Amino acid sequence: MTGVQPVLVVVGPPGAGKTTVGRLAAERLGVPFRDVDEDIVAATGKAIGDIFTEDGEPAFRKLEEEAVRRALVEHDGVLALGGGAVLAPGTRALLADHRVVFLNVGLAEGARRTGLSTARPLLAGLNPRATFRALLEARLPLYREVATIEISTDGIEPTRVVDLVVAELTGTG
Ligand SMILES: Nc1ncnc2c1ncn2[C@@H]1O[C@H](COP(=O)(O)OP(=O)(O)OP(=O)(O)O)[C@@H](O)[C@H]1O
Ligand SMILES: O=C(O)C1=C[C@@H](O)[C@@H](O)[C@H](O)C1
Ligand SMILES: [Mg+2]
Repeated sequence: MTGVQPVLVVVGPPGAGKTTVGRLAAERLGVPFRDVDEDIVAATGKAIGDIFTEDGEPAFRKLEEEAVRRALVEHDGVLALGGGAVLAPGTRALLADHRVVFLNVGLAEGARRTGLSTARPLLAGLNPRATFRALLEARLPLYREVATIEISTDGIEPTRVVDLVVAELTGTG
């Protein structure tokens, strides 16, 4: 592989805390933070919800795979992926040989954390809780397939989740 490598890649469902915990972990480790969702918005000039409605989810997943490919060779800090990035087999393959933390969250707390936000197109339907349940069930094996570390975040404050991440990284966990 050419280029640099992220110290850590963060995956997990919406509301798991990839952005919040990822940013804090980067600060703690003294490395930069990058979020692939933000890369996609910057590269396309479009909001993620608009890409879903105007171009469809398959087009978004292709853009996402390319954005992950690029970030993995450009970024040497903490890299947060989008919640559904693991759905694409190509994206999962890109994660082999990287240190990947899966931030897990259960249905009740995940639904509470994602709330009524309209920023998440896949949870914007009539029954976001049922959608969230189906999403967790379908994706759990995929997060586990790519992860080298799994941390359950239910009832754990973001700074404490960072403690657990750092302990795993430094082998003191
Ligand atoms: N461990 C935690 N405990 C309590 N609240 C949390 C925790 N982690 C994140 N949150 C809160 O949950 C919300 C979602 O967090 P965040 O945006 O970091 O999730 P995400 O995994 O990046 O989601 P997305 O896939 O939509 O980008 C935020 O309001 C954040 O403050
Ligand atoms: O869970 C998902 O499929 C998504 C999560 C977000 O991070 C964004 O990547 C987008 O809203 C899709
Ligand atoms: Mg996020």
